[in-house]
Amino acid sequence: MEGQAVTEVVLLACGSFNPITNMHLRMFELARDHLVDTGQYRVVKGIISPVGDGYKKKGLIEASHRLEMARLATKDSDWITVDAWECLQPEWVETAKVVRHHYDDLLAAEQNIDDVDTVKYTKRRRVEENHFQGSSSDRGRDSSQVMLLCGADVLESFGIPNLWKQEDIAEIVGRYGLVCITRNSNDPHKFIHQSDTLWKYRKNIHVVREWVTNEISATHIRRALRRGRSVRYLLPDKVVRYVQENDLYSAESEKKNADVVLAPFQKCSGALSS
Ligand SMILES: Nc1ncnc2c1ncn2[C@@H]1O[C@H](COP(=O)(O)OP(=O)(O)OP(=O)(O)O)[C@@H](O)[C@H]1O
Ligand SMILES: O=C(O)c1ccc[n+]([C@@H]2O[C@H](COP(=O)([O-])O)[C@@H](O)[C@H]2O)c1
Repeated sequence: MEGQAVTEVVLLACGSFNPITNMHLRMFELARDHLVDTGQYRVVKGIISPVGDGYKKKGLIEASHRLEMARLATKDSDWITVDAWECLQPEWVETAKVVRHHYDDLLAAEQNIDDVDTVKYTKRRRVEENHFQGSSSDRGRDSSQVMLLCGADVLESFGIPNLWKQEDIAEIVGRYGLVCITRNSNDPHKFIHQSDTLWKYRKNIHVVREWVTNEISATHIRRALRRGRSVRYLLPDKVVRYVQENDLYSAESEKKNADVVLAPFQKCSGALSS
């Protein structure tokens, strides 16, 4: 690996985080270890982006609470942060747009650093665009990039008819890249093999094996909470305290959005969580 340029990576996780769990935080650690092991990447930042209330998933509590819990969960981390941009939008925002937003932020920050070096900025844009159109095998290794971080269930949801736009999937994996953590029985490799788009961009998809198989999900946690059961050690202590103080997650809150006529992107997630 000697002499090889190392790409700086920002990991972006999008989801409901209803509530944020220890597994959400662990995903970042697993992804960082994996990318660093390749010798090609240095992970400089992790971003948690809770979905907005416009997502209208059943049982989705207010973004302000989900945001605050994510902030409390990451308070002691020196690299994982929370970003409110997505959940402050008045309407639900497609994930490809969220990734684009954070990529543009990153470019703008870099541009501020090398303000005078406009040649570098323009050249980089060109490399990125050429790569996405399939005319280059190198996406500009000396520049930073944003990768979407998700569990295997999200990768598999790419295959649900009418859920994701095909061009969004191509943009996420082709232009940016994806780190996918295995989850339960999902087999990301098989799924990548079966999808022409994912296969085409397979070099941009990093599958990370979680050897400590677990069934931690926000759904299980909400269920335990509305039954008055302890969720300690499944959530950061600060989050457990916040849930208790604000009396979150009851039978009532689980009915939220239950009567909403769902758009295609909500049908799948609503069904999966019931
Ligand atoms: N145990 C887990 N293993 C791997 N990935 C996970 C796990 N739990 C959550 N994730 C991933 O974290 C991201 C955000 O997840 P999300 O907020 O939807 O949590 P969730 O536990 O799947 O929620 P819910 O149970 O409400 O559907 C998604 O990419 C999801 O795949
Ligand atoms: O961009 C899309 O088309 C799209 C379709 C379905 C789901 N998503 C995103 O995927 C995430 C799924 O979260 P969840 O809690 O429903 O598993 C959430 O961030 C959604 O905005 C995104």
